[in-house]
Amino acid sequence: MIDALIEEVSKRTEGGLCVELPDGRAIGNGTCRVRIKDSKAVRNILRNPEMGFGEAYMKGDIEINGDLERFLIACVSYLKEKESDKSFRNSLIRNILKVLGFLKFVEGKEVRKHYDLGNDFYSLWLDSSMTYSCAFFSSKDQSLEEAQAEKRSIIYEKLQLTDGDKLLDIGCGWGSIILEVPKLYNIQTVGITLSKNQYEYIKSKIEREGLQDKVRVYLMHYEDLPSLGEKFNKVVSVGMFEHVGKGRHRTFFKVVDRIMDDGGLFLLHTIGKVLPETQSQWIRKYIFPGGYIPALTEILQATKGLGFNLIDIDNWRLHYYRTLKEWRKRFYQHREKVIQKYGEEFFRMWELYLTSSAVSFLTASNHLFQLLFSKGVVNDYPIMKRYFLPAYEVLK
Ligand SMILES: C[S@@+](CC[C@H](N)C(=O)[O-])C[C@H]1O[C@@H](n2cnc3c(N)ncnc32)[C@H](O)[C@@H]1O
Repeated sequence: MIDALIEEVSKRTEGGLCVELPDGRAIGNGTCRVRIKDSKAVRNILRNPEMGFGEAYMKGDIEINGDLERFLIACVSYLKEKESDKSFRNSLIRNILKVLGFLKFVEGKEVRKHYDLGNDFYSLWLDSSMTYSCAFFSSKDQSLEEAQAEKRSIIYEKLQLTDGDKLLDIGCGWGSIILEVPKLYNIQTVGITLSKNQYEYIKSKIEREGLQDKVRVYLMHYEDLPSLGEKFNKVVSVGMFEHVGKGRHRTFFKVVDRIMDDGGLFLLHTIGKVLPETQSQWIRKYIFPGGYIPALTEILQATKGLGFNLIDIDNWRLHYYRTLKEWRKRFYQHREKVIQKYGEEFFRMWELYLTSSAVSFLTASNHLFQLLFSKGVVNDYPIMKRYFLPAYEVLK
């Protein structure tokens, strides 16, 4: 049976595969060489190809002597055709937890597990603004720092930031937006995060930069936002919606609806699928427990009957491909440090996460949507984009 599976993936691999099995047998004579060292790995891959491969790769039971990205592109093409969606069962479990009132607690733990790995870890491979979301590249030689700054400036422009606005950032990360905006405009900003490390990092930056009167940060779940008793005319959420979870998107929009002023603008920046599709089980188990990549149709459906009016949509899919490649390049540069602190298995897990995510954007399994909504119908927004999407060459 493994022969048939290898043949399927090999057909889809540029240059073909040559797979060496634990019993010494070699299948295929392609240029991408794969060595499976453990027979248990073979059994697990046959049972569940995506999870079996991911776990074996992390443990070092599989070596790819060639290009991991090229191999994963072939795997995606194979899995797209074969895999069934298990997300329904998971969403059922989450909904039971929600009814029991445990969900916020579970979500907090899930989110902290990822973001509280250590600010030192993230600073090794994120840009200096510590932005952990898709950047916008407008030229080939742009640095990651510049591309992240350009992304932020596009967001400010879309939100039509003006002196006197009040801006909320839901899932503010290490605060790149809430800390920058008051330096550019006379605007008060508020950010929320579930990560203690991020919260403390922002707190100390607020003090160091003397921004106490302009910036506030809360360690808070988005569902608790109404308890602030405040309204905002500009709201942004970048790379957080992926944590909301299947069946919870409407709850999220209801909260945003409640805390927004009429006539305000809300920019939602999220990874998405065009239509509901298979989710990666390996990513959900090892990288983003509880995460769910929403489909565009699910996002829009979740706003039904609320006050949101869709103004604009962008898809920055290949910009995320390039962002992930930049992160991975930096991550590789710190290989020894990461292994020393977190171990070889952790390194391989993150290598696979960064590479498979890049491949997911390259192969259009995932997209990056920016949706701009007004609260109520607003007609005085610009109707021309200021940029043309750069060619694929820029984003490779
Ligand atoms: C991928 S990071 C993006 C951070 C930042 N927006 C950026 O672009 O760099 C996701 C952020 O969402 C936050 N988050 C996830 N679930 C949340 C929730 N239920 N309530 C509030 N924040 C949440 C995390 O703590 C983290 O700060």
